[in-house]
Order: sequence, then C-alpha cells, then structure tokens
Amino acid sequence: MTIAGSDSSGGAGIQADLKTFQELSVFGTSVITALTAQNTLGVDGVFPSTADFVKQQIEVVFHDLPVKAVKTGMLFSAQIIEEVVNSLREKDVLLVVDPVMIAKGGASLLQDKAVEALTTKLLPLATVLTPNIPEAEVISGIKIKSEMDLQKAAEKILAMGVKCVVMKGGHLDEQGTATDTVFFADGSTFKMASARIETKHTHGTGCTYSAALTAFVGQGWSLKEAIIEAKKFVQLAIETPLNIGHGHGPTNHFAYKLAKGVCEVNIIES
Ligand SMILES: Nc1ncnc2c1ncn2[C@@H]1O[C@H](COP(=O)(O)OP(=O)(O)OP(=O)(O)O)[C@@H](O)[C@H]1O
Ligand SMILES: Cc1ncc(CO)c(N)n1
Repeated sequence: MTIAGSDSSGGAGIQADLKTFQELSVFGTSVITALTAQNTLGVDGVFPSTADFVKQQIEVVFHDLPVKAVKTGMLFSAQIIEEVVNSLREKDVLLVVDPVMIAKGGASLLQDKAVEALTTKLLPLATVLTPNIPEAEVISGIKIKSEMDLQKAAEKILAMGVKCVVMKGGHLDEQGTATDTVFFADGSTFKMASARIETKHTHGTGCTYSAALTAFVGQGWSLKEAIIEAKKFVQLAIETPLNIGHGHGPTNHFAYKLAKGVCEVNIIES
C-alpha cells in the first residue's frame, strides 16, 4: 500500500509508487492524501484530502485485502499524519516512511507544523525511514556537513523509535558517486555507493527508491537486501532517462526489468 500524494505528471508520488510496484510484480493499493497539480517544472497547486477520508481509504482496503507492507510519502498535514497513525497502530505491517517535505521546485508538501506529528507519532511505527539530507536535518535538528554529523543525526532519529534509517546522498555534493548510508538500531551500519549520473531528470527519485524498498520487503526480502536492491532499481531508473518534460523529468521505471536488475552498487561495510 502507498499512502501519498498524487502527482499529475506521473513521475513522483502515488503514480511513481504504483509504477514501481507493478514493475516489481507487486499488487499496489493506494491511499491518496492530496492531489497536486504539477509537472516537471514544479507544483502549481495542492488540494489536500480531509484526514477522515484518508483514514476511510486505509480502513476499507485493510478490511478486504492482505496488505504486507506500507509506504508513506507526502502526508501534508498533522491531522492526516494523526489519522494515518491511528489506522496503522494496530496493523501488523512493515512500514517504510519517506518523509517527503519539499518538491524539487521548492513547493512545500508537508506543513511546517506537521513535522512534530511526523517525528513523535509516525516515526515510532516505522521499520525504515528514508530521508534525504535536508529532511534528515529537519527531523534530527542537526546540520549535516560531515560524516560525524550524519552519524549523530542518524543516532537521534533511531532514538525516535525507527528501526533503520537510510540517509540518501542524492543531495550531497560528492565526487562521482551517489552514496547512501544505512544505520540500524542495533548499531550496525553500511554504505551503498553507485556512479553519480549527470542528469537533471531526477523527478521522483526518492518516491521510486522507497516504493522499490517497500515492494521488496513486502515480498519477504531481508531488510538489508531490500535496501540494496532498491538502490539498484533507482540507479537503473536514473541511468536510462526518458528525456521528457521541460524541467526535472521523470526517471525510467521500466529500466530495472529490462536490465534484469543488473547494476553496479558498491557495498561498503564498516
Ligand atoms: N544523480 C544521481 N545519480 C545516481 N543516483 C542518484 C542521483 N540522485 C539521486 N540518486 C539516488 O537516488 C535515490 C534517491 O535519493 P534523493 O536524495 O534524490 O531522494 P529525494 O531527494 O528524496 O528525492 P525526491 O526529490 O523525489 O524527494 C538515492 O539512492 C540516491 O543516492
Ligand atoms: C505528490 C508528490 N510526492 C512527492 C514528491 C517528491 O518527489 C512530489 N514531487 N510530488
């Protein structure tokens, strides 16, 4: 199940999630928190659902279908987060939280006053949190400029009740690599490094990554293997762009299947 916002341009949000699930042979269900009018140039408008209606969508699906794993994306408001938490609290599911805050063009997808509900109410239910660096800074309250800062921020986030945090390095200015660092609550950690692709077509990379991770854990992969395979899915999706749209175009969800998952990701254990 994906609980997220609709992206009318199809590259991020609910649409990216369902496309990713489909490519990975997972039957997807969707709970829409907000409609967005957006394209590859930016977000033109946001029309949120009521919190009650978000809850209704979750409950009606759970009442009928065997949900194995859930991911959350754009949640928009504290009220929506609270209803998502009320609904998921008693459910036996793996939960991937992608703490979507700001779209590539700068539009806010999470109200400032909703950050507290996210950290205090939703994070304790999360199996995995997948923040990019700016999101990790907001959640932890720590400015991340070094490896040491990254470690401190991860420790603070794990103390909020999350079992595992994947710090995505897409926003870091690294030479030649896109490196994500993974921290587990038991203290273990590893890095995943792939070749950084020079492209402006990165619309929905975060949604696609967390959707692939959800699809793999939902199919019974171990958390670590799912985290690594999802990185391959997004790497291949970025590597073979569709070259559509006038701004940050979407990634290519077909690529993983076409390449039969063959992709180089360097795992660095520490
Ligand atoms: N240019 C790139 N080349 C290779 N991998 C990339 C690149 N940009 C991002 N990634 C990878 O894509 C995944 C998503 O990371 P990113 O930091 O872009 O997420 P995000 O900022 O949450 O995305 P979104 O803009 O959709 O919210 C990570 O595994 C990251 O390493
Ligand atoms: C609906 C939606 N969710 C997430 C993102 C972030 O990529 C976006 N641009 N739009």
